Order: sequence, then structure tokens, then C-alpha cells
Amino acid sequence: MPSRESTSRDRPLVDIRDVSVQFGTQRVLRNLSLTIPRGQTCCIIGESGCGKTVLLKSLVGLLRPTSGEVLFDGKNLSRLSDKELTRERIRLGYLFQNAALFDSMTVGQNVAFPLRQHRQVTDKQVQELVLARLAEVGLPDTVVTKKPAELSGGMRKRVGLARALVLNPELMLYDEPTTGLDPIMSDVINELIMSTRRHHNVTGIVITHDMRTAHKVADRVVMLYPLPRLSPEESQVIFDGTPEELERCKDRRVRQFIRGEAGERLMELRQSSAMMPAH
Ligand SMILES: Nc1ncnc2c1ncn2[C@@H]1O[C@H](COP(=O)(O)OP(=O)(O)OP(=O)(O)O)[C@@H](O)[C@H]1O
Repeated sequence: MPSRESTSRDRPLVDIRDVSVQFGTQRVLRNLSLTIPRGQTCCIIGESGCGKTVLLKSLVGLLRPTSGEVLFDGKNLSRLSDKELTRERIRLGYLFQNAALFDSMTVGQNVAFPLRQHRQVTDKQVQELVLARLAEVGLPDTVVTKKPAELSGGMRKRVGLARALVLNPELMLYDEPTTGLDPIMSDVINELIMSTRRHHNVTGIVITHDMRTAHKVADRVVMLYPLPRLSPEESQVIFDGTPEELERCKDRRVRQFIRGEAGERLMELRQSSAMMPAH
């Protein structure tokens, strides 16, 4: 009989079970199931509005699915008490799209924030940990006293990453980590996602529109499709495989996305705006 230890290690870190999310009459996710094993980096791609961020929010317990459940290491975060949720949430690191730094705090205070909230640490330990995390993302000690507004977009993203990593999370969630960055800084972020995984054995979920990111960092790519474009019996996951398999995928919808072709979209958008009442 397997020990309790081996049973929990074998359990997928993330288990999305038959999840549907609906806002009023708008259905965004329908019967979505996905398991992410420990150590995997999974990129979730798909056109704007298909529900990628909604999925991420369901995962961290910020949003309760209309039906189905999302398990993190076997626990449904949306059912936990506040105390239990806090305990589980510190096992997750979240790099938000805009880095979501506290503007009124210095870089040092931003990175130190989770430590001060959740760990019993001395000022000296905080300082050492903050500097070590900043060095890891390629930022010098001199940024510690700066405010986020004094930094470039790429630096802010890296401060956000340092802050997300400071409590040694087991799962990192990256929401469009390269959006708005030049190709070189995008690649720096890709490299950091890869080194985070290598050095800390972190499981990763990366939401991205950037096909270079998907190719470089992913073990697995999952493509979601907007529900209004699907028939009731079709799965919302229209691709699930390696980046190499993605390249070879013949599905027209997948090819259109990875090549960045508007296809019939522009015509559809014009038609739907023509149907809108004039203001
Ligand atoms: N709290 C909410 N209340 C109502 N509708 C919402 C809410 N959150 C998301 N939506 C809707 O759900 C749909 C999916 O949104 P979501 O942000 O997940 O898309 P996405 O795939 O992440 O898009 P993008 O790539 O543009 O960020 C959108 O139509 C959005 O308007």
C-alpha cells in the first residue's frame, strides 16, 4: 500500500474538474477539465476573452466556479476558511500582468511585503532575502530604495517576480508575463521563468499570447477557444500537447492563432458593431 507521502507526491498539483463559469447569461468556461502535474510548465493560450484569466482566478480562489471544482494539491481553495486559504495561498506565487506593485512603497518594501506578512523574520534576514531575490532576477542592490514609478516596465516585471518568489512558492502563475516588453526583455523574462523552475522546482502556469514564450518555456501548451464559437458538444480545449506538436497541429483554428491571422474576425467585429445601437 503506498505511503501517505508518496500518495500526495503523485497527486497532480492542480486538478481542474469539470469547471464551468458563467456571469449572468454569459458562459465563459464550460465543463473544463485539466490536470497539471508537479514540476510541469503549462502555457495556456487562446484569443482574447476565451477565459484564461477567469481560469487563473478560479484556481487561486479569487472566483468561485458556477459548477465543478478546482483542486490545489487536493484542496478546493474556494471552500476553505480565510485562515486556511491564507495558508494555502502562500504556496502560490502570482506574477500579475501589470506586476501590481504597491506604488507608495519602495522596491525593497514591495519584495519584503510577503515576508513581513507571513514569516517571523528579523530585519537583517528580510534585507538578505530581498537582495538575494532581486539579484536572482538581475536587479542591482541600488533599486531597493527606488519607487516602482522610477523603473522601466521590464524592471517592474522583475520586481514583481522577485516578490512572487520570496516565499518559495510551489506553483507560479504568470499572467501574460511578456506583454508590453521589447523582444529582448521578453526573452529575459522567459529565461527567468525557466531558471525559476530549474532552481526551485516550481510548477508553472503561464497565460500568454506570445508564441515565443510558449515555445521556449512550456512542456505543454493548452489552447482554449471562446465558447460562443463552439457548438454545445465541442470541448473548449482545442489543443493540448507539446510545443512541437502545436507546430504540427493541422486544426485551422490553432493555425490561425499561432500565425496571428485575423481571418473572418474583422468582418465579424464590423458586423457586430454595426448591430450595436448608435450613441
Ligand atoms: N468578474 C467578471 N464579471 C463579468 N464578466 C467577466 C468577469 N471577469 C471576466 N468576465 C468576462 O469573461 C470573459 C473572459 O475574460 P478573461 O479575462 O478570462 O479573458 P482572457 O482570455 O483572459 O482575455 P485576454 O487575453 O484579453 O486577457 C470576458 O468576456 C470578460 O468580459
